[in-house]
Order: sequence, then C-alpha cells, then structure tokens
Amino acid sequence: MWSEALHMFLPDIANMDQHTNLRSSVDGFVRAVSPLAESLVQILAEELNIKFSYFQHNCSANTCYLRLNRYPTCPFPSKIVGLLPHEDPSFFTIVHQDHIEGLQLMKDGNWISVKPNSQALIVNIGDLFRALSNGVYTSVKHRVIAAEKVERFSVAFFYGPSIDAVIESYATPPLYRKFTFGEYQEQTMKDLKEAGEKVGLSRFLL
Ligand SMILES: O=C(O)CCC(=O)C(=O)O
Ligand SMILES: [Fe+2]
Repeated sequence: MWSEALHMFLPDIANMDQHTNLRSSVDGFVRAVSPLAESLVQILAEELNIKFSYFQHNCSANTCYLRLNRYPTCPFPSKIVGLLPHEDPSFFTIVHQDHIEGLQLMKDGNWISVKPNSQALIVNIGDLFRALSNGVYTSVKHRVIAAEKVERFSVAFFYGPSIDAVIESYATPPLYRKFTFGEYQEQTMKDLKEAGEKVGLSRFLL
C-alpha cells in the first residue's frame, strides 16, 4: 500500500511533549469529534433499541484511536493502491479528508469516488456495528487510490471497543456468530498475512 499511517490512542495525545504543534492539532480534532461520536452512537443504538450502556461499558477514550494517513505521490499509481479495499474495524469511523480526491466507496459493484470536501466529515459504519445490528447497518467497503502528482492526508477517528468486548447480533436469527473484538483483530491479521487482504466480517458469518 502506498501510504503511511500514525496510530494514536486518545490518552497518549496528552503525552506528546516533543510535538506540541501536532499535539494541539490532534487534540483539537479529538475535542471536536468525540462529542459527535457520542451523539452518533446514541442515535444509532436508539434506532435499534440497543442499550447505550453497552457502549458505555465497552468503549472509552482508551479504546478509540486516531489514524493519521499520508498518501505520498506515487510514480506508478495504476499499479498500486494507497489503501487496500477494506471495511473499518470499528463501530464507525469519522474521517476528515483534505481537498485531494482519493477515497472511493464500493456501491453496487462499482468504485465511486468521494468528492473531497475539507469542510465536511465522512462517517463510515464499521464491521462491528454491522455485526451488532445484524446487518441493518452496513459497513461500506472503501479504498484509497494512489495519486501521481499530489500527496494526500486524512485523519480517521475510530470509535471502537476494548479487545475483550463481545460483539453479538442483537436480532434473531443472527447472521454472525458471537465474537470478541480481539478475535476479530486476530482473524484480520491472519488474513492479511495469508491472503494479502482484509477479509473482514464475512469470516464470522453463520
Ligand atoms: O484516507 C481516507 O480518506 C480513508 C482512510 C481510511 O479508510 C482508514 O484509515 O481506514
Ligand atoms: Fe477505512
């Protein structure tokens, strides 16, 4: 993949003493996006009659993280992608992208480019909400294409749980078997190593 990323768990941001400019930027982003994430999860849970306490119990600042993505210019953009097709390993992800095109969503078998808009946020449902909602909320497959002329940046806020959180479909019959977030992560690593791609939630289909 023609990109690099920096992952940060939210409590670690306060300790970035040697990078004060970066710290104040990411801190500002987190302060703006965290309340939005809390509101979104309440709305999404309420729609399904899932208790908000499930999220209060399993998700916190310690389990949510930021991913700072950089896609450098690429001399052979037709041969490689910036980020491989994947669904996010979260309940949902809030993405801020810059003004450079690159993000694409899979819709009806075709890749659709997301119009870049640095004044807007993108919210992607992740695999965990898809499983929890028994497929009512769909995790969207997306990728980032590589660009030859201009580098691109994005920041993603992953609203996710602790590794021991149990993800269980709320409705019956369940489409997915019950699993822990740790199991999901292990399976993703294994698939990446063995198959070269993130297979995702289909591994847990019943
Ligand atoms: O760079 C983007 O617009 C999307 C990033 C993304 O999908 C991710 O970090 O999971
Ligand atoms: Fe993603």
